[in-house]
Amino acid sequence: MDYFNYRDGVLYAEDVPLSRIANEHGTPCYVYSKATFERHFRAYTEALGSHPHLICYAVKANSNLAVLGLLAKLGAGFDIVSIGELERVLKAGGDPAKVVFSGVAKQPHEMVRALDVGIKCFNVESRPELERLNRVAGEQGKVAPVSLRVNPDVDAGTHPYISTGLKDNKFGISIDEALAAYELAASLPNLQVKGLDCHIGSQLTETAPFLDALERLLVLMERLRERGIEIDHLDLGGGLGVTYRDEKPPQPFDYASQLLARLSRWEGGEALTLLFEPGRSIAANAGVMLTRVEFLKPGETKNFAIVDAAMNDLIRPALYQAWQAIVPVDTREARETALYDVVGPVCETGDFLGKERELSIAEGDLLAVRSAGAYGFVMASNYNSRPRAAELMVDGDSCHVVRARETVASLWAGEALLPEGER
Ligand SMILES: Cc1ncc(COP(=O)(O)O)c(C=O)c1O
Ligand SMILES: N[C@@H](CCCC[NH3+])C(=O)O
Repeated sequence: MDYFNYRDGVLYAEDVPLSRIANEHGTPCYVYSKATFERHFRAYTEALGSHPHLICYAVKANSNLAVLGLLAKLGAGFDIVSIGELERVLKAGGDPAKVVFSGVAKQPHEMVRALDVGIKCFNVESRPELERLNRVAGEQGKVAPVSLRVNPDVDAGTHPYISTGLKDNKFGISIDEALAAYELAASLPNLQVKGLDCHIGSQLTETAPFLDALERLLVLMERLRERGIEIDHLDLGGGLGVTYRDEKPPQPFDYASQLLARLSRWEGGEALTLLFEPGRSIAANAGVMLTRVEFLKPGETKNFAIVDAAMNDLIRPALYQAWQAIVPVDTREARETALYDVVGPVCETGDFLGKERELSIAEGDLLAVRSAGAYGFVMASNYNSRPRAAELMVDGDSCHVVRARETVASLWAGEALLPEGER
């Protein structure tokens, strides 16, 4: 459920018509709904109820400071994958003691900073990374809290580029080697084993793979127990899918109930703190991208709607053939209906936002690409020297610029011509 709805033929974000935002701030731009972020975050906390838990929002999905700030205020923790994300969380007022640090190659300087601010846990993804963290923590005179990210080899049934829990994927320590890796972690003087972590993929539309993974992790936890290695928290990662088109993913409530039911049958399960790292399920349907139709270009085999947003603004369709709804913002005037490929101005054949979409539009019309709050702006680039779009946050009947549109001049900040005579 989100707060983007039509009223009298015009699409609104909460109480603000999107046409007004486009007229005031230009296009392309990203528009987020504060109430939707809050609602999606609360769906997790309410689903877990009194079971000990921490929801660590996956910063990579949407790292806008305003988004992080509002989630921090709701008590969120954060899942980060770089020092850049850590600094954003701190800048937004996030609590470092609620931060978990994922990623396959954390650099020593990133470990130092994370130890310095006192994060909750490092999700370690390999044996060499354990050794590196032990060395860095020792040099800092600190003990690093660790979980091992275990790759349980379950098929999440998702797009191959966003599946992470199979043997073929680069992520995590294989479940067969996990026991030995935990023994290594427990033996290293500057590490303290805190948890067990897994993340099997993104945009999952069934609970079965999560439950399969849990089953395998529980077996591993039994083995660890036998060896005297106790786990304080179990981090099940993110991955819950959203509705882009007609998917019917489980809601956090269904997902959590099934996990809690299984855990209640496991000794100690009721006291085990659960961590989740949701990104997409909190952010995707809390945002849209607005774009204006530049030209309609009828062709012999295809009609093109050329819009002012491109693959550099929203790369998901080009990269994963992802389908996101594209809808007119103002439907009050009658238009002819036709099938269009909605494409951008970038010089690539793969520059499209949607293919074969039935749309009733004219030049100058405003379109909203829905479900764009996650992996939208964060994956934008300056390809073709295009400044990145503005980001706006609607809160009731007000709208705030939460990141200004880039200027052309800002694109060459940090670049230099070769000195005179060497050009
Ligand atoms: C380690 C980790 N945690 C959390 C997430 C967030 O996933 P999602 O946006 O699917 O919830 C990802 C991305 O897939 C990830 O790699
Ligand atoms: N960027 C991907 C999701 C990646 C998940 C991160 N591990 C998407 O847009 O669907």
